[in-house]
Amino acid sequence: MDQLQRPSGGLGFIKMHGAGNDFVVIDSRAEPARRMTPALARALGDRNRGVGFDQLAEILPHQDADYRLDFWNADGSQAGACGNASRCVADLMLRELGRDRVRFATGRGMLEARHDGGAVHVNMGPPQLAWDQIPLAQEVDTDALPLELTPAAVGMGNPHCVFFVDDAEVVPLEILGPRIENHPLFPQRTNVEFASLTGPDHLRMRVWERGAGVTLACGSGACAVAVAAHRRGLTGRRVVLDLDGGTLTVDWRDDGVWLSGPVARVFDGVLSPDWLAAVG
Ligand SMILES: N[C@H](CCC[C@H](N)C(=O)O)C(=O)O
Repeated sequence: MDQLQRPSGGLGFIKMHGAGNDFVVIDSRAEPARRMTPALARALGDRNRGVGFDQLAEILPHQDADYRLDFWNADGSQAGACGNASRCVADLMLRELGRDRVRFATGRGMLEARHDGGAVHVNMGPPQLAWDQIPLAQEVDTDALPLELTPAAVGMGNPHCVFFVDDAEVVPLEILGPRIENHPLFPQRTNVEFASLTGPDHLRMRVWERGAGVTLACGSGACAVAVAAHRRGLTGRRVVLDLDGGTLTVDWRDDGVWLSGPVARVFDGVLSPDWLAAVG
């Protein structure tokens, strides 16, 4: 039975999901010197060779916050924000610290998360609505981009391009997603959302994520859709969004855009030393 025991010297991780947006969480607080690399993120993100994820979230120590979070896409690129992974890690940390509020540092600055009942709420900060903050390649009206179907651009610490359509269900995401993601208007590429109004303050949305492709949900994307919908006068400031993997709620308040929804801890695992050595 020896060979079925846990290998020592491996790398522990936690697999989680938030509304179907799936993550590998690695806790590097005790070993900040051993940092994630693009090659390791790509290998881990490969659903055949590694574990598979939409994003990897690495927890690191931080002087002025409870922790710091870095986000990696499955293609090995880094993301400045990830709403659902922020909610998942906040759930772990709120439990570990026995608190009802945590502050954490991300690429876009300091964020805050809270618990209540089953849901985890994260304040994703104020939206970026200026063209050069998102960023776009040229000065244009961010609420009406010069592209077919006149989408809106919203930054949530990462870029989003939001299309409002009659029926998000029938949009060929796999074809349109990569075209928009790599359009020259977005110098850092973009996440792409298609949304339709299904009731008062209720939206259906589907997502193509930069660096990850079609995903079942995207928290920052839900925030971007809610902000764009309110700017267009389609909804109020608090909306419910149905995504492929679950339902998220977004509330655009004075202190920032609050994202709420379910989180799930799926399993804890250990990457074997042999696998780690093989992927370099
Ligand atoms: N799933 C994430 C967003 C990942 C964004 C990433 N694909 C990027 O490159 O910006 C979320 O819940 O906000």
